[in-house]
Amino acid sequence: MEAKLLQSLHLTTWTGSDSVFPKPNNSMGLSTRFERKRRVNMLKCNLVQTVKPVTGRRASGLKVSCASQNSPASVLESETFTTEEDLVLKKKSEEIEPCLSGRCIYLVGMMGSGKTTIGQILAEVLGYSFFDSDKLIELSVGGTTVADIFKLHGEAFFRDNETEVLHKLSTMHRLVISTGGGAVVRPINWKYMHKGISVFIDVPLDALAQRLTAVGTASRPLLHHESGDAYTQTLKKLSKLWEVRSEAYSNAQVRVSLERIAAKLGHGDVCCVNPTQIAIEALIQIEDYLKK
Ligand SMILES: Nc1ncnc2c1ncn2[C@@H]1O[C@H](COP(=O)(O)OP(=O)(O)O)[C@@H](O)[C@H]1O
Ligand SMILES: O=C(O)C1=C[C@@H](OP(=O)(O)O)[C@@H](O)[C@H](O)C1
Repeated sequence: MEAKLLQSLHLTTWTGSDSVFPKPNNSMGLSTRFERKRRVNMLKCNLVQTVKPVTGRRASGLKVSCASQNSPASVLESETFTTEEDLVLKKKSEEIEPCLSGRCIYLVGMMGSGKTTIGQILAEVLGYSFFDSDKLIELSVGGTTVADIFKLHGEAFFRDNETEVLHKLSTMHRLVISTGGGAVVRPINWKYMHKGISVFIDVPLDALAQRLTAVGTASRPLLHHESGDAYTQTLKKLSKLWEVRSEAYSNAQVRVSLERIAAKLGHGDVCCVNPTQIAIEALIQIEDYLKK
């Protein structure tokens, strides 16, 4: 399926996701399943010409500790994981997967909201393939980075390619797609995304600014700033984008609010909510939507 998509995008590069799901050391069932999927991905990988992975994301455990405002987003690189949460996630995904009938899941949300991080986890547990639309755009423009596409060709050119990628993806099944933060602004993109289930990851702007300041904004041209305090500048730019886009995000069929998850879990701060917890909430909300 991936090969077909890449061919249709005139790409020969494998872009399947690296596994990011924690490997529980006390659960043979999970390890076996993920190991099998990893092997299948490697097999597929041999069917197309491998150039590079879609992201540099690691394959081992994900856990966010209750980080202070200034902790870098790299706290995600911790080796620990919560087996109980992994099992809840697995159970939920097994319940929901048949109800999806192969429909794709489109993750939408502001830059840094965790679409890629959560998307990889959801793809892994659902047995779906993961695609990052930005990576597909980069590949379709000969491997040029998003930042360079903006610089060399301008935003309109990037958006045209984004629409084309979403169009192609809309003909596929069993994919989790991390869309770019601005994909929601073009109504035509919704026509494509509504072929599947769209999920808005709603993260407060100050938490986003915190994360994006920690990882740097070089790869996100719309957040580029020459001078001033990085956090303040990033928050300012995010706020401007939010003013224009907030309404468009509400087109998503499902909303996953980090504030709501934090409240449910009794955390005072959304920074305490880890990607597994967000993935579980996404599945719960998708289930509710499917019941309607
Ligand atoms: N729940 C979370 N808590 C803290 N940091 C996170 C969380 N989810 C993602 N991140 C971090 O935020 C940054 C942006 O995440 P990413 O998944 O790339 O977002 P997007 O794809 O929406 O732009 C990354 O550095 C990632 O590690
Ligand atoms: O919000 C936006 O307009 C953009 C978000 C980026 O994707 P992420 O949301 O994955 O950072 C990328 O598509 C591009 O830099 C533009």
